[in-house]
Amino acid sequence: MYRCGFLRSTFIRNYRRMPPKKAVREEKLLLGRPSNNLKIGIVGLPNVGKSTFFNAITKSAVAAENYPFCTIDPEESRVAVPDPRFDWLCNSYKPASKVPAYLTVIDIAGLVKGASSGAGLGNNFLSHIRSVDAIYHVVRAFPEEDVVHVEGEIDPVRDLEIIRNELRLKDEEFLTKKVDELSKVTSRSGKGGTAADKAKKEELEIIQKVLGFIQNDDKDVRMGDWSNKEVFVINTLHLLTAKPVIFLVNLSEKDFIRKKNKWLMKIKTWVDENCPGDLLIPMCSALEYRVSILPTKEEKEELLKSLGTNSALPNIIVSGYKTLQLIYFFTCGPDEVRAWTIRKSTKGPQAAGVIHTDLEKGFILAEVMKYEDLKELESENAVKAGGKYLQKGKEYVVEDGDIIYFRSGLANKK
Ligand SMILES: Nc1ncnc2c1ncn2[C@@H]1O[C@H](COP(=O)(O)OP(=O)(O)OP(=O)(O)O)[C@@H](O)[C@H]1O
Ligand SMILES: [Mg+2]
Repeated sequence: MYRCGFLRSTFIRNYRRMPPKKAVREEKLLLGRPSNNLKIGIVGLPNVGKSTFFNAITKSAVAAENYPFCTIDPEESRVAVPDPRFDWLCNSYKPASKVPAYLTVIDIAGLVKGASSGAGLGNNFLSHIRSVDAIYHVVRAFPEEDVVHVEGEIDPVRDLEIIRNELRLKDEEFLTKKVDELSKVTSRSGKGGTAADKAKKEELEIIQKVLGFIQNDDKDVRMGDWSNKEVFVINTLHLLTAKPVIFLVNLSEKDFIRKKNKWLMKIKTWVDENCPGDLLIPMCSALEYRVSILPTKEEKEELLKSLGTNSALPNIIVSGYKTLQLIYFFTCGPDEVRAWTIRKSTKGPQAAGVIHTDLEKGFILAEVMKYEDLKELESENAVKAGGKYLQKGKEYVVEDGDIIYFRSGLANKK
């Protein structure tokens, strides 16, 4: 009895002293392609100002005329992501070369009602959307009568519904086919079966669940709270409604400047009800284009100032970049200040691999400065003296804006 009691109390004492069991926290998998070369596509009905917006944002000159289906083949261009931190670093290091982060934007043909069953440019168009990683959904809320509307009168909420339905119908069609295919395969293997058969059954169950989410819950796939296993399967499907969306409301110049528009509240309500959490940004394609073709920064600023407004583009670009779950770290030196794009949750070695594969293979550690520390202390030496020059190992998850020097057994690059 005594011994038992002793053992029990010793056990309890030791047990209490034992460090708490580490909660095994599974990292949440992100929806979408695990790549740092991601693209955002401009989607909407024909003639709503997509190419005008594309030209303004990327300083391109693709055809943007007043007739539906002016755009047929997708156009791709890159746009620098504005960032005061990058500007400050360039000012501070005065490097020979400056390379900011870039967002890749693709102008896609207009989509009409029935596209999922072949109307307009139909399936061709939808395959262009399938190849992008996020969507700028441009919706027309400018009244100009001489700009043709494919549906007759202006009704942004109806237009939002048309696009959403077409994307959903395409996903439904794709998922239904997948369910049929997998059902045949799994029914052949019967009960039990090999590990591969079990995996197929699990995949089938997940795909059925996703299909039910669209059909029964009436929701886009990106709105779901999916487990890692489910995300893994969803990511193999490239579903249109799984892609993150930013809604861009294309206003008339007058409405954009006075920040008023009779449809804006209704559009916001629709977005909040149907896609809660998705961003909505009012803009004016025509004005942005007018500003973008002015030759100097001063002239652009002058025009915006005279109209009493600001460009919506910086916010649209930064938001587009963020919605792709992209971040960047910097490498800084007298030769080059450069932003390197990585996906959120990337660890040190893989981030080093974006610069050079040797840096990843021979990764020893990452020397990290936080931008705020460098800005406050003004020099690398002061950051080091202040004990804020951090050494991070293989498990370090790189944070947006980190300034990094990678040490590698195979190569060294700043
Ligand atoms: N905010 C705006 N206010 C007034 N007119 C606009 C606005 N935005 C675009 N437009 C005009 O709308 C017309 C169609 O624009 P654009 O070609 O950019 O549309 P689109 O969506 O690319 O069309 P498509 O799908 O046919 O390629 C152009 O004449 C353009 O000048
Ligand atoms: Mg166009």
